[in-house]
Amino acid sequence: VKAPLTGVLVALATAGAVQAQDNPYNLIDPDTVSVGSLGDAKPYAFTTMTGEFSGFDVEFLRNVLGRLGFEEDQILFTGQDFAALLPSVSNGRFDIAAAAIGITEQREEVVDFSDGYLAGYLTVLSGEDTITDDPASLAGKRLGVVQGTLQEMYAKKTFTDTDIVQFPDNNTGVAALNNGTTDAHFLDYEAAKSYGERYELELKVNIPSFDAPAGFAVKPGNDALRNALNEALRAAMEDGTWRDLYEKWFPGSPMPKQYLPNNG
Ligand SMILES: NC(=O)CC[C@H](NC[C@@]1(O)OC[C@@H](O)[C@@H](O)[C@@H]1O)C(=O)O
Repeated sequence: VKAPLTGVLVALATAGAVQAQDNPYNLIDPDTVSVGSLGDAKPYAFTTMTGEFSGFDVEFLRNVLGRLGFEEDQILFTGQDFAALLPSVSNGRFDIAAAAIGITEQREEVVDFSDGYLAGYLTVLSGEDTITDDPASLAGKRLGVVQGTLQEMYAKKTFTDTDIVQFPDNNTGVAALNNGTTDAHFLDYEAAKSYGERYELELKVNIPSFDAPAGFAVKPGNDALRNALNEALRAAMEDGTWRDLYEKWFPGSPMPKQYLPNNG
């Protein structure tokens, strides 16, 4: 009687171990990494003419996940409005969210974050000469922000004499800027540069956001994935991959030292 029972127990235990082996990062689907991102935040995260996701954050995450053994065709990117990204990770719609998402204590109540991998500026973009590099020139103006972003929080706290207009994404915000519905749009520096070149708009005010570097968002408590991402992103910084991707996607921009080999 004893032998068969033991045999069954051993089989179950082994099966259990194999199961854990199959999905060491607690992914929704063991063979796929499901990533929430943005389609309109070029050059951080955007979709190309052929619908491919690309950009610094996208390629950096692909490199990091490659170091964990995932092939590119195992990584599935889906675009969502920025405000939906963290709730979607928290409720198990995505394994990861990656889109220049600044790490803040408030957001860490909803998701866990990897270590930071990008620190830069929040930028006011406008085509109006009455808006200058002095934030006071925004008084009485209509300033567009994307819902849920640090720009929204900063503007509401700081630009108190300004009409803050909320948009679901940058595309609708910049369209409103171009059709005169707003006077300026508040977004990330590199995206402002990209939209600025495309629509002849100027970067008026650059506000450092180094206290909220971008991180990869994962489901609260998924330490196996978070720790693996941290180890791999540190390796990508140490071997110069981060630096090469930064130079590819942000040519000419000042480079934060903390992400370079031997910290710069
Ligand atoms: N993709 C978006 O629209 C994100 C907007 C905004 N990004 C801020 C930020 O993470 O952008 C990348 C770096 O410049 C960070 O320092 C910065 O906090 C946010 O996290 O709210």
